[in-house]
Amino acid sequence: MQIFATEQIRAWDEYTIRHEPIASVDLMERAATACYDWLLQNNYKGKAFTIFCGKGNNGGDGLVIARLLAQTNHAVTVNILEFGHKGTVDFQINLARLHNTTATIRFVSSEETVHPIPTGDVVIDALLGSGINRPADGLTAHLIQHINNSNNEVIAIDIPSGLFVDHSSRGNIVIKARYTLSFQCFKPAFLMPENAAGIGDVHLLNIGLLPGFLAIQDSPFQLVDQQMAQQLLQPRKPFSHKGDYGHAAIIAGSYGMMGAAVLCARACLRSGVGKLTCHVPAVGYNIMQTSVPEGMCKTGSPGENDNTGHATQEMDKYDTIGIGPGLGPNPANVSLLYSVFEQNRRPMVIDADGLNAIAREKALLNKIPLGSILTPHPKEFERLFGKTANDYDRIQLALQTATDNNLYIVLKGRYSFIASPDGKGYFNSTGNPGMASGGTGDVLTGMITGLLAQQYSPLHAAILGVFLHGRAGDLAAAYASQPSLIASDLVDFLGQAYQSL
Ligand SMILES: NC(=O)C1=CN([C@@H]2O[C@H](COP(=O)(O)OP(=O)(O)OC[C@H]3O[C@@H](n4cnc5c(N)ncnc54)[C@H](O)[C@@H]3O)[C@@H](O)[C@H]2O)[C@H](O)CC1
Ligand SMILES: [K+]
Repeated sequence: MQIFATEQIRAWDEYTIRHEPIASVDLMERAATACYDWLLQNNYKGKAFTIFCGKGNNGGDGLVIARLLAQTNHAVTVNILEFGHKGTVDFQINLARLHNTTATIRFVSSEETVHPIPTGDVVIDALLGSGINRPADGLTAHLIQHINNSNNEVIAIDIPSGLFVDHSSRGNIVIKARYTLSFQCFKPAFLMPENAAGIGDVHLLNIGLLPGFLAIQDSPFQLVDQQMAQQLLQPRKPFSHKGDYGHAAIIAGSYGMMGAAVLCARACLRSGVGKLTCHVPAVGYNIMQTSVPEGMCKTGSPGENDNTGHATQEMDKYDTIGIGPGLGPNPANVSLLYSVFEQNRRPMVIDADGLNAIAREKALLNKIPLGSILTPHPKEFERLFGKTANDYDRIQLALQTATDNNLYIVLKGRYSFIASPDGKGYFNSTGNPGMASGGTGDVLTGMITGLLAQQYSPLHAAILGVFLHGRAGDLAAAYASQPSLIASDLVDFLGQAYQSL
């Protein structure tokens, strides 16, 4: 599913108005009715509402919602932010219609005319939507502050007022919504952690924008959804054998962090790889052979760095390598990476302390095999590529870095972001906060390594890997709750995640 910027959404509106065809005021009616229906379906029937409207079409949505609520015997008070102009045509049409209902209508033209919000009223925020063209200030900012300071529950229409869709709103005053009811598709703003307090839980409402538009409008950002993941999944051939599914290696583990290697190895096997060899330090040999009997095991020669070394002979025989989980801050990791990069030029997966070694020895960056997949969390990303002022800039930096170095960057988070060297970006749609638990990153590294070894392209391995990883997390959370979710659950539910495709 495409993720559109404001102008593209506006173009989608226009396309629908022209080709359905439908009058813009009727499209507004359809959008606002979808919001009204959501309210009734989510236990807001019978509540009292205080609705704040600007004079653009976001405000128009608010007026339609007010009318539909008033016509079904709800107590409704509408506060219209008065700027002296009449407002958009569709706003005016709906203001006239609202006058024929029981709704109380007030115009707010100064801070003195702002009324307290009755306790228990549900607040509908329809002040500003996607048409915002400057940070909220003056009376608009005062009203937003007034709403945020109340203890009332706030439901934002389309976009929390004051929030920009396509770039950072850091430092601006923004509505803090419990729910955001938005139309048709995700907006970039909904995928940025910095906006979490403003957007609350986002519910996308289908308002019947014509799908034909999708065929003519490209977007730099896509949402990784069920449909995309299903299309990528390669079915297994009946007469196949383990050789058909690749031979992966993982280079992982250190004293006290062998669990990361075990999780990575189990996830790699569960992802469907044909064969796996685990390169671990001698201190972890028994642990690996006991915990992961399906994996072969190689250790560094005894005595080498006190048994903490990893074997690095014959690295070129593997279809792909995943390196990093549990390596620890060992200075020997730098020479380990140089050795591996020299021997195997196929795309590989680099995570955790593998990334931290590159952050320490930047010369390694241009030794990485082209097409490799880096899987940093935000802190690791910052160590590697520097601080950014906000989430939007971090996304752009990831895209630029991916392009400059011909790498794939999986920026892990609530909506993990995949930056591709061709400049396109993919936000994952699966997963939940229960996955914020030690070891889940090691599992992801194993999964992507396993998919890469099965000849998925680096992009498809990254996309399918993050989707299945999050899907396994959602299945695990449904079974054992988010707080109790642990990394091993992701491995255990990976099979069901595959079955869900
Ligand atoms: N397909 C859809 O998503 C549909 C969305 N709808 C709604 O339409 C709005 C967008 O309406 P628009 O008139 O373009 O702009 P807004 O109502 O968001 O903006 C109001 C108006 O306010 C002025 N303005 C901009 N920034 C500020 C500011 N910081 N302070 C004060 N005033 C400001 C500017 O002049 C704007 O024109 C969308 O969000 C949906 O709610 C349609 O209803 C149906 C289809
Ligand atoms: K709004």
